Amino acid sequence: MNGPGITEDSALCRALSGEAGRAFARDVLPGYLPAQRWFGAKEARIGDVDLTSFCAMDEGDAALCIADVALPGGAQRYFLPLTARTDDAARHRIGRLPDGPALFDGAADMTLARGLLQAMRDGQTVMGPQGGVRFEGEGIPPAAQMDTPTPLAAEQSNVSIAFGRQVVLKVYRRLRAGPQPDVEVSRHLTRAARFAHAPAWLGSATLEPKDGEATTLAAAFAYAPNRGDAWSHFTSRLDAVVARRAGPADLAEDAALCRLLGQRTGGLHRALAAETADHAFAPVPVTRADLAAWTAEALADIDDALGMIAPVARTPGALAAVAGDVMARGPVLKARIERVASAAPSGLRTRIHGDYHLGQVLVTPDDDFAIIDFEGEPRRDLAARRAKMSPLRDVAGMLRSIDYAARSAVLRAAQSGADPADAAARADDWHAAASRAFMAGYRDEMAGCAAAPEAALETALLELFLLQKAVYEVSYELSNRPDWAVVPMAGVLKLADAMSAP
Ligand SMILES: Nc1ncnc2c1ncn2[C@@H]1O[C@H](COP(=O)(O)OP(=O)(O)O)[C@@H](O)[C@H]1O
Ligand SMILES: O=P(O)(O)O[C@H]1O[C@H](CO)[C@@H](O[C@H]2O[C@H](CO)[C@@H](O)[C@H](O)[C@H]2O)[C@H](O)[C@H]1O
Repeated sequence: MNGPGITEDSALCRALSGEAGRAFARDVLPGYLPAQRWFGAKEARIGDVDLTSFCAMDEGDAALCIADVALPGGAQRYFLPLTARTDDAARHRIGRLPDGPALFDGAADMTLARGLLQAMRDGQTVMGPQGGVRFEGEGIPPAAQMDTPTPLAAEQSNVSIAFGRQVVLKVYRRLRAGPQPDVEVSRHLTRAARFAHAPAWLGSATLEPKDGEATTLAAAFAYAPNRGDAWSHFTSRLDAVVARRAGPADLAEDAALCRLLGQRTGGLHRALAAETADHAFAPVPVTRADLAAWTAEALADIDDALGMIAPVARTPGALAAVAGDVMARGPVLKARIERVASAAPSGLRTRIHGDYHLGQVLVTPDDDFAIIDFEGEPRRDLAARRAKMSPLRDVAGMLRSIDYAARSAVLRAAQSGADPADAAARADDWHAAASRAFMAGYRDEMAGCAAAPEAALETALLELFLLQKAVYEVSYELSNRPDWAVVPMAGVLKLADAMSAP
């Protein structure tokens, strides 16, 4: 049944499905898409763009559309809701439909956001000629009691909109056929595992195309009251630490908070390791074959990253020396992690967070944490993001993030004229205490949990995942933020030093 604002068809949908829509997709979208933060192939040459309209909302003013973009590396699919009017016209104009109205990015349109949430609450299903959109939800307040929607911060991989302190609506951009891990994991954690430190799932809009697998377009989660994310919290504290503005009480407070973060991380992993009849979540024992596969994957990632670092080491510039050091350590690092392949297996493979870092953890007003964004690393394919893994991969992600936070404070201090050696010494002390506290909290919480491997394998796997994440970060930074590449490169060298210590 359709609600007042939703229809299978509208004048806008018909125009989008006809020649005008084809012209818009051909002439306007190839220029528009690469400029968007969420578009995953900015450097690639865009081939044909196909636009399919699935249903109309807002009394016909909006259309839920999918853009299929042909690219040399394979097609990519994006959710592109379009509105013929917008709440914020200037910023979100995409272009004009030939002989029709100007079209705007509907993900930025708060009227459409309200409509999506209401459709979830009402459990509507809309069937059009190309397939349907199924809305479902529970615990979403009625429209009259819903707070005013506001877009949250700058756009990231997706668009997040807060309805006061009630609900966060997340509009996904890049779509992959199959279950969205963000929804799947949140639902499991809050419904089945009753984990209290992640926002509850409240609703979803799922595209069910006539041909092909279902995919999530948008989801609603309970708003987690917060005073910012843990990245902002710890980096602003680190700025004070390196500038000698933080006293022993501040350092003790940071260590206590990192310890609690370790406990919450352990709590998450315990929840994900609980026995369940749901095959997507049932934990499985780590085998020799898993250890061999993880080793092979990490070795390949190291080789890829070394391939990117080699030209940097040969190009005169600030990074050349550190890049050269990383190249020189390559063989030793690889030899060291190869031992994982022949280690005795222990522990469990479970679903994990998959993209775990300080930016994925909100600091609550009572100094606790809410863990968000279970989508996994956006560049990985869906099967990899849904795969059961060693939870130590998340632990390594967070330890790398703590290192990033400390290093970024040193970079900022150096840019503002402070003595880099003094800043580095202070940041190193902070980093050592923070990582120790995080691991102590984690191990306490995981004690006795079947997912935790034996101590020797824990050490070897952590080394492997830390190194794998650090080399991934080197590649990521060289492509996206070259000024930051020194951070993970220094991380690789520190890992190499730790591995060669007696
Ligand atoms: N449930 C929530 N409660 C409060 N704020 C949230 C919630 N979910 C997301 N946010 C805010 O929105 C931002 C982006 O969310 P995130 O899920 O990380 O999106 P993306 O996938 O685009 O990175 C977060 O950093 C946080 O500030
Ligand atoms: O947020 P994304 O899923 O797009 O992740 C990518 O960008 C991240 C940076 O925004 C990058 O994270 C790295 O930098 C963070 C600080 O900015 C730090 O907290 C992380 O530990 C570090 O990995 C991430 O690697 C990349 O995939």
